[in-house]
Amino acid sequence: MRLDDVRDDLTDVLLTEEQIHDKIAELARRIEADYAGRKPLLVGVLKGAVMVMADLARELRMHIDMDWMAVSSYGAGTKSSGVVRILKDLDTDLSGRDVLIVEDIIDSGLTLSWLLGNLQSRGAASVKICALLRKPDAAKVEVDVEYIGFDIPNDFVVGYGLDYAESYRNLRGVAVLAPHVYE
Ligand SMILES: O=P(O)(O)OC[C@H]1O[C@H](OP(=O)(O)OP(=O)(O)O)[C@H](O)[C@@H]1O
Ligand code: HPA
Ligand SMILES: [Mg+2]
Repeated sequence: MRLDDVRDDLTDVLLTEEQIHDKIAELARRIEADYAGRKPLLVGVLKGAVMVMADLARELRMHIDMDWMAVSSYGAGTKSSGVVRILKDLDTDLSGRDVLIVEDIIDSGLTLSWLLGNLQSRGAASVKICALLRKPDAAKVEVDVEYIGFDIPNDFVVGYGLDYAESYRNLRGVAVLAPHVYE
């Protein structure tokens, strides 16, 4: 779906498809250099991270493994409940692995700070984070992120994996959702 297809539901367009593509290529070059000679395990956080994972994984010119976790703290609303639930766990044993968590967004930081602790406790050699978006003004906990795409304002955004009540994930860009949609 294109931004124009749902233009009335959106206020500001924050990122176009091209801007996202260029940033993912930039992050991929850094990841290739940093993990040279190793085979990192990319852990995608369902469902929001599917688009970032799909594009980043294909952009990387190196061998990787991929696995998925599903955690949820937002449900159908626009605010984090702060309670993180594992809906689907990894299939992979993390002992000795270099783990790179792939996320769409760091909002309050609650999901990732919890996930980082959870994965670190499983014996990985390293656990780092790659997130496309971050809202610095929404942080409730600070999370140490190695690879970040864009800092964005503290508004509820949709697109490129990010949903409102499960819609808009298939939007190619990222935009602020108009309040009339959820108020
Ligand atoms: O920094 P936080 O405030 O914790 O928010 C970020 C998390 O919230 C969203 O996931 P959500 O729980 O909505 O599940 P989803 O990926 O299936 O949409 C998003 O994909 C991140 O995982
Ligand atoms: O701004 C957001 N939009 C959609 N999902 C989210 N999950 C955390 N923050 C957001
Ligand atoms: Mg998510």
